Amino acid sequence: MTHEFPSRLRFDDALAIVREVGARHRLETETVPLRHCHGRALAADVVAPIALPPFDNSAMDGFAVRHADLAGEGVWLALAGEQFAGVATGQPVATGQCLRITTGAPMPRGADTVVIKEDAKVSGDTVWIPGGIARGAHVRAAGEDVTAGDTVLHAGERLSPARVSLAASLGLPALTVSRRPTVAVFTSGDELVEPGLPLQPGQIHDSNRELLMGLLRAEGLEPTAWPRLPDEPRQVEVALRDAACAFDLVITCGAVSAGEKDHIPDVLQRFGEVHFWKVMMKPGMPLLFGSMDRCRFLGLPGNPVSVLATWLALGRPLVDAMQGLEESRPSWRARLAAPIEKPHARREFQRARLSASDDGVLWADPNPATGSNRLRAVADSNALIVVPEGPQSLAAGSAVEVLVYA
Ligand SMILES: Nc1nc2c(c(=O)[nH]1)N[C@H]1C(S)=C(S)[C@@H](COP(=O)(O)OP(=O)(O)OC[C@H]3O[C@@H](n4cnc5c(N)ncnc54)[C@H](O)[C@@H]3O)O[C@H]1N2
Ligand code: MOO
Repeated sequence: MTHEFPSRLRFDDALAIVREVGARHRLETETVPLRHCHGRALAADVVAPIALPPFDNSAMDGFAVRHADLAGEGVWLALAGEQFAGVATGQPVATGQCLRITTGAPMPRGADTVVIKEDAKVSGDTVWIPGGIARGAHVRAAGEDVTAGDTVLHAGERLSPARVSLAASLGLPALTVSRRPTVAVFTSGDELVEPGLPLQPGQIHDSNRELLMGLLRAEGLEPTAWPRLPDEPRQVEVALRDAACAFDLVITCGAVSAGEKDHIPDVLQRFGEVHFWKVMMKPGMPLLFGSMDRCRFLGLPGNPVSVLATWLALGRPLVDAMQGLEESRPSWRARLAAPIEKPHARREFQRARLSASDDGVLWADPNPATGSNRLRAVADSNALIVVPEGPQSLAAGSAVEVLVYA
């Protein structure tokens, strides 16, 4: 194979290419009802059409009073009626009066303070209000949270439940978001057998499919698993070309390294375009990235830990860029619970268990398993420690970047 694409590139260079290609293939936007917005990329700023709260209202159940009526020791006020949440009656509070009020009810004209029920004493048509009540107590002011005209959400942000709920409170029934990428998932290899079927000598169960499907679903995507690819070049070619004209993203795992049966880079080069092949990372070195027909193409290495590391470190930035997500994901740093020695030049991703100590320090305890086939160590861990390029000798207690995955 001729190599007119970058190979063995630095991780940061690979990340830059992934982001650039993803952004160049931004998915179109659509305006969809709120319930379909969760987890998606907002594509247009949201300007508040109304204030929040929309009107002054009571924060507690009790009595709406005029603060000027209150006296040092306490005072009896005439109970003139009630203002419950839901309908503004328009009944004002005149001097010497109070109104019964509930949480969320509009403040009656004339009243500026709410006295909670537990502090007051009702006797017939009068209410005893103790002294020492602050002016404005338990009143939620119109616009204290949001002023009409505020830009409350920004294009490029991820729509968390709280953000969708904020849009709902502003009365917006729908938001403009990026379409989510459609994803086809392939596993490949003659040695792979469906879980549930017995293993013949030389076979293993396909575990990457579940790993990938779960990782993709955790991003809110709805991947489609295709039948497993055999190590047969014609069948690989037909299946990948079929998927490439129907999906936004095709993800394969396995068959991207140097073996005689590693056909995928060849198919991508013949029928598409390779953006890069092989990244200076461990695990995940043979990672292949390209475009074919209408899809972006990620060829993940077959080892399960390589699948995890390449997806977290480069796959997620790709789907973020395709959706125009500009808000960076939360980044975490932790202290090493044990030293790490790394002699090689590649950026390394090491499995670790994160836990917070009582004094508020986040610790990353590296798992001693190193083989990129060792899935149990992935299941026992919840994060990948990012060990920077070049030989590293990191003492226990050193601060490191971690990618949290569980
Ligand atoms: N001579 C070289 N050999 C290898 C190199 C290299 O550069 N030169 N790279 C090594 C590295 S690093 C990795 S990672 C693997 C990646 O190889 P492939 O992506 O081509 O993957 P396969 O050979 O198909 O599989 C690797 C490994 O993973 C197992 N596998 C594959 N798919 C699944 C699945 N769906 N579920 C569970 N396990 C799976 C497969 O049986 C192999 O054991 O290559 C090294 N070799
Ligand atoms: O890079 Mo391979 O992915 O080390 O296992």
